[in-house]
Amino acid sequence: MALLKIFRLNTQACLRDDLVKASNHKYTVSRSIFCSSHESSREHKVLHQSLATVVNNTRWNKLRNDISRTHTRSFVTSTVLFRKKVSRVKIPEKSADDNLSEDEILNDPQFESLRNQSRLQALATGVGGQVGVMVLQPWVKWGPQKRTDTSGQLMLQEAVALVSTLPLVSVVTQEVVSLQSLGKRMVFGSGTLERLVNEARANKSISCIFISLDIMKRSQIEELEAAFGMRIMDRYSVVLSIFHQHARTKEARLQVALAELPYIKKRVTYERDKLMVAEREKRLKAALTKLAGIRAHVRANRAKSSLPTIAVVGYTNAGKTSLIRAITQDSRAEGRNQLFATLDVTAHGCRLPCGVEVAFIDTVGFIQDIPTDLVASFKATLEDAIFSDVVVHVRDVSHPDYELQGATVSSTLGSLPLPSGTPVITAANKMDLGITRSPEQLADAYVVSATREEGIEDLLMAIQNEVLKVTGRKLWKFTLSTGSDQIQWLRGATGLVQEEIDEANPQITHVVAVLTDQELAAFTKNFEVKGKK
Ligand SMILES: Nc1nc2c(ncn2[C@@H]2O[C@H](COP(=O)(O)OP(=O)(O)OP(=O)(O)O)[C@@H](O)[C@H]2O)c(=O)[nH]1
Ligand SMILES: [Mg+2]
Repeated sequence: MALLKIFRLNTQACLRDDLVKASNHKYTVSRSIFCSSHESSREHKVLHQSLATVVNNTRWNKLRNDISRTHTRSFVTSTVLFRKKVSRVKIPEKSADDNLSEDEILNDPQFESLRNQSRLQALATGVGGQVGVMVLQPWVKWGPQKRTDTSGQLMLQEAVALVSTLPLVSVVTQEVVSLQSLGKRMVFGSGTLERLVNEARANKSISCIFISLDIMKRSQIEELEAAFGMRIMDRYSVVLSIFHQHARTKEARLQVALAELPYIKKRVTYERDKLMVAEREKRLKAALTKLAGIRAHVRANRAKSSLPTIAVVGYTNAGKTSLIRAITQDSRAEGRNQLFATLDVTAHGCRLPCGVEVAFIDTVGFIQDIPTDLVASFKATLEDAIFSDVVVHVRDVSHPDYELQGATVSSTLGSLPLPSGTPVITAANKMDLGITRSPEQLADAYVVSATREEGIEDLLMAIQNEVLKVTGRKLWKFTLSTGSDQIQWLRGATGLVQEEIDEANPQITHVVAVLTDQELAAFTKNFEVKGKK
């Protein structure tokens, strides 16, 4: 006769059912335990059903020790032990909730509790009122892990700017903390940690510690939270909180929801929670694919209407949105002194000096030291944006980290399937704040100020040249009869760059037109006129 131990994870009633089932099958139940109570869901039910199973006696002894501690602990242990025994939990392939709307997926109340456990939302929404933060920038002083491309102070400044972007967050203290190496269990050496803990605890305004490392292990966070007695955040969680705050469109919200999953995944231990995360990932990806389908359609239409597009990319806060505003005068493009102010890809139309209509595409900014998972969730829209005729890379020329920021953007762009041969024009922005680079270093860049609208004309001419080149258009000069059909036709085709009635002979007009080879062929065939390039 097999001995049966039953563990129940949802309700006492279910445990009772298990006992009845076991006795029907003539099992001797040596122990039954009700571990924790949870809302039932489809995944939960499947998992819970599978968890009532047989465990041999040696395991049971070990398990009993663990169970005598806390419920949570016993739950984790039992899940681990059971995993080998339980046949793989299968979630039914199809169910009614596969037809959930995007809003229903986003506002899944069951997932909300997992997010709350990871406490991602709290900083974004300022739950609990004002949050005073101690910002710590770990910095390896020497050895192979020492970074030579930036300085501890600059990294600290960025970390402060990052966390200050969140509403209701104020930076109380900030410090570059020297380390001997990265990868320590508690990040800092014991003496340093003790000093920091004392400082944080002594200051009543501090309620959160932001350690500016890309992503920390769950165990590190737990131990540090225990040491400080306060909440610990890493760069991933801060950036995610900002994303939450700034996501406006459904697509951006879905992407942010996807971006938080790797983070939550690292922080859950229960099998059923992991399943919930996997299920959500599937749903979000499906919803995004559906939207991507719509976007592909829009992109195809854009291509058909032959509206040239210019993607504006760059490090966060470099001035992408401000530059688009300066060029297009579109008041919808409003720069803000916040990191990741723009999360949605938006298009802003304008006419180039030659009269050709184009769309400038604003994009999400890049930043160093965040896990690729975060950027990856935005790849779909970024890919769409950079599938453009020309890319303008906006860089902050007043920033001491000009090189590093540029390299971060280039490497992220490198990981995207930028069609080969797409021209990239560099706009070195914020020149009014002072130029940190030598003229040689800026030889290939157009130095501008978006807010003062300086240098914009030269940049625009460069953009125009590339747009004309890429789209196979050329400027043509014609001398035509004033008010003639030819002029009408040219106006209708792509727009005339210039129309000048001859001063000596008002019967004739000198025009400059932008034409593709096909348009030129059609024009010359219709009207038998010859133009000059
Ligand atoms: N002094 C000065 N400030 C600028 C210039 N261009 C932009 N800024 C400021 O820089 C900040 C960021 O500008 P945005 O245009 O929002 O930058 P962005 O690159 O779109 O930023 P994200 O969307 O957050 O990635 C704003 O406060 C702008 O006013 C400039 O040429 N000179
Ligand atoms: Mg922007």
